[in-house]
Amino acid sequence: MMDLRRTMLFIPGNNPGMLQNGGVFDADAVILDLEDAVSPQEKDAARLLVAHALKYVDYAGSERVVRINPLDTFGLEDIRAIVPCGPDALLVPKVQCAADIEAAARAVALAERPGQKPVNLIALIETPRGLAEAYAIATADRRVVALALGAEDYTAAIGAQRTPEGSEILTARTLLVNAAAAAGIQAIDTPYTDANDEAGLERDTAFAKHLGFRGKLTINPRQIDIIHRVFNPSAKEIDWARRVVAAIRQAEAEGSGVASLDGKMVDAPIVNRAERILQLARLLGLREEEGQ
Ligand SMILES: CC(C)(COP(=O)(O)OP(=O)(O)OC[C@H]1O[C@@H](n2cnc3c(N)ncnc32)[C@H](O)[C@@H]1OP(=O)(O)O)[C@@H](O)C(=O)NCCC(=O)NCCSC(=O)C[C@@](O)(CC(=O)O)C(=O)O
Ligand SMILES: [Mg+2]
Repeated sequence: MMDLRRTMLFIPGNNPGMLQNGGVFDADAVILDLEDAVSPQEKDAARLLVAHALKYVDYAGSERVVRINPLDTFGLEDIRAIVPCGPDALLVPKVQCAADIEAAARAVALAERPGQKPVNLIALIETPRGLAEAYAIATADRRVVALALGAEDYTAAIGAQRTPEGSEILTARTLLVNAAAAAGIQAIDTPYTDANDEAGLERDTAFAKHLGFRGKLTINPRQIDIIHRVFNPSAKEIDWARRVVAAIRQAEAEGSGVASLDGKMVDAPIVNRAERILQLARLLGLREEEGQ
């Protein structure tokens, strides 16, 4: 079963109003944030608010993720307080190497209550070393279900200028997608930080999908529909996928592993791509005529 993480909405952990309303936006995941959205003097209060939200707020089917602090600051305290409240996953920021994930996984195992659903980990790759070690991080523990890219911290660390078109993060994006794919887990793209630039968000998300990302970190509820629309298979994609599957079935019936569709070769990798599109469409309840 494919896990949907098209949108992962950051909600500042020190904002009771936003925490309370975070379930109404239909994000695939919410990320209750204890790290950069929260100043050091507010960390304790935010931890209590997030623990309370996990217990009492209905996030309406959104995966409930908590971004903890790095393990060398408040991260272990966060794990001890948050894990027993039953989040689905923790987003671990500034992960540098496999040992960081191993330490987080050990602390999570100690904090889980007996019988609790295992808490997954998502590694936020946002340092030069973290990017260099992305595959080792992705395979460090079975709890790791995705790698996410944090391009603001990353570009600051390498001394690059951020641009709307993102040429400065192309290498980081493709390395991260490759590491996640090699480990058989999802790649989630960096947030688009201008909440008012809808055209820019759409362009950036389409490019991320083109590169192989399965979803995007999200900072504002107004970004959700746009990102979903981009990641949802279009009617054209669903139609193409159906025709690919039909063509290969017919070829197989005739004893061949290769088919031709509109003059183009259809073989195993093309069929895999088509099957992924159809699986996603089924998961989203989309029929051909409904894809956008
Ligand atoms: C961006 C903005 C200020 C815009 O404000 P605006 O005022 O224009 O928002 P409006 O659209 O007008 O809000 C309309 C209504 O929606 C409510 N509402 C808004 N946002 C909501 C939300 N997120 N969750 C629930 N509710 C929300 C709002 O309360 C209002 O509700 P109401 O009053 O009832 O009508 C605001 O969205 C916001 O604070 N976002 C979260 C920012 C954040 O968490 N950043 C840290 C995480 S990223 C990060 O860390 C990445 C990285 O790791 C990457 C790297 O490293 O590269 C790093 O380090 O950078
Ligand atoms: Mg960051």
